[in-house]
Amino acid sequence: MSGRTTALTPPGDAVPPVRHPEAPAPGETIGSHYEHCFGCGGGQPHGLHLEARAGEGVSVTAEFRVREAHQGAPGLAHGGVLATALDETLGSLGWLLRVIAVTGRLETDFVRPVPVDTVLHLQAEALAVHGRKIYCTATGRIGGPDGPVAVQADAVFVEVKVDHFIANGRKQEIQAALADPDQVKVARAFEVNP
Ligand SMILES: CCCCCCCCCCCCCCCC(=O)SCCNC(=O)CCNC(=O)[C@H](O)C(C)(C)COP(=O)(O)OP(=O)(O)OC[C@H]1O[C@@H](n2cnc3c(N)ncnc32)[C@H](O)[C@@H]1OP(=O)(O)O
Repeated sequence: MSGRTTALTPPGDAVPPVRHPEAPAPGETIGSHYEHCFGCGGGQPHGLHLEARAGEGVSVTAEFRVREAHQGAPGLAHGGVLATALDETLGSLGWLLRVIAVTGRLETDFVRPVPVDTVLHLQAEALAVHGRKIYCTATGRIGGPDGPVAVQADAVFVEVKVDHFIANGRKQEIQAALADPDQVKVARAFEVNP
């Protein structure tokens, strides 16, 4: 046993999340963090191509249309793909907090099946921060932004520095990312702008 706490409930001394003063304004689109990201990158033909928008406070919204390439059972979205959509939407919250954070724990409830061609209306919100941990929650609704919940997730994201990716990513992609001034500028700005 490591002694590490992986509970999804924030500890008593957690603090409310604070929207960064330079966060995108409510309604503004949050760009992709990486061209080849399966969740948000434009360079992945079968990716989800999520385009998140900043909401009020520390929240985001996004839409995802389920494609044939996303099936698990005939005509239905694969659960892992739906979890990815929630994960990606939750990951966008880092842009409002202006931190780079990765998923530590993601607990997903699959409430309703989601047919191919359905638009999943996603909403994510940061609830609390404790040290490097960000406690957050997300829903995916069908039939409209106020429609019934089809999937729901609670998560803990953990703040990391750019070095997390440099130390762990495959060399060829890291080198390409480091050679892209826009990619480096965005990532480093998050580090020096607490
Ligand atoms: C050049 C490149 C440019 C890059 C440009 C930027 C790219 C911007 C990318 C954004 C991407 C988003 C995309 C979507 C979201 C993903 O899909 S992210 C990918 C999936 N996630 C991962 O790969 C994470 C893998 N896990 C890890 O690397 C490590 O376990 C972690 C999560 C970083 C934690 O390790 P660590 O840094 O050693 O932290 P550690 O000291 O163990 O724990 C710190 C705290 O977090 C808590 N914690 C740790 N793990 C967990 C857990 N699983 N559950 C709950 N709490 C936990 C600990 O209990 C501890 O709490 P306290 O003791 O402080 O109270």
